[in-house]
Amino acid sequence: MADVAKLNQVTKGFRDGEQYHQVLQAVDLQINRGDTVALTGPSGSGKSTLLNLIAGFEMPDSGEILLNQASTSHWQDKDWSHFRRHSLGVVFQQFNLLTPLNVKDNIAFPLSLTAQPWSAWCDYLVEKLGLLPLLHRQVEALSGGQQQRVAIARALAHKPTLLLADEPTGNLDDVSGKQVMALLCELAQESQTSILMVTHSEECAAFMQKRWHLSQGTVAIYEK
Ligand SMILES: Nc1ncnc2c1ncn2[C@@H]1O[C@H](COP(=O)(O)OP(=O)(O)OP(=O)(O)O)[C@@H](O)[C@H]1O
Repeated sequence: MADVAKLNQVTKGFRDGEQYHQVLQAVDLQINRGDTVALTGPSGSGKSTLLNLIAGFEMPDSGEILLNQASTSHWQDKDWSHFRRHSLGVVFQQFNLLTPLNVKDNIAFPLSLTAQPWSAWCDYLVEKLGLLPLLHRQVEALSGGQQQRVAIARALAHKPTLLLADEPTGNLDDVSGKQVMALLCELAQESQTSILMVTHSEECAAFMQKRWHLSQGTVAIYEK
C-alpha cells in the first residue's frame, strides 16, 4: 500500500532561552493510504509538533519527511501550498475559521483555492455534520461545537488524501462526538483518506485502526 506520509529519523527540538528542549528524537513513521491512526501521549510530549511537521508549519531539525512519496527536504512555500490545497485537510485546536464569512463560504474556501465547485460531497458533509440549518450564519456567532463541525467540513470538502486532526471532537458532546468519529471512519473507508488524529479520549482512539503513543521523544506503535 502506498505511503502518504513517511518520517525518516526526524528530530525536532525548541530553544527556550539558554536551554534546548528535545521533543522528537529520530522518529521513523509511515502512514499508508487509508490508514487511520490515533496519536496519544502525555501533555507536552510533542503530538501537535508532529502534526505541524507533517503539515509543513514547522521544519525538522534533521531527518526527512516524505509526502505522497516525495521528499519535502527542498520544498519551497509553493510546494507546501500545493500539497495542502490538493492533499491535506487539517482540524487543529484553533479552528482558524474565516470570521467575515458565513458557514458555507468557510467550507467552500479550500475548494475556491483550486477552482473547484461546491459538490454533492459538500452537501453530504453538511448534512452529516448537522450544518444545514447553520449554512448562512456568520461563523463568529456559532458555539465552539458548531465551529468545530464547520472546521471538520472545511477540512474534508476537497477530499484530502491525508487528514490531520488535533482533538477534533474536543468541543462536542458525546453523541455528536461519536457521530463525527463514525463519519471520519466512513470517509477513510470510502475515499481512502488517511487520518492521523491526536486524542486524549480512549473512546475516540478506539475508532482508529492503529495507535501511536508518543513519549519522551519516541513513538511506540500498536497495531490492533
Ligand atoms: N514553537 C515553539 N517554541 C518553543 N517550544 C515549543 C514550540 N512548540 C512546541 N514547543 C514545546 O514542545 C513541547 C511539545 O509541545 P506540543 O504542543 O507538541 O505537545 P502536545 O503533546 O501536543 O501537548 P498537549 O497534549 O498539551 O497539546 C512542549 O514542551 C512545548 O512547550
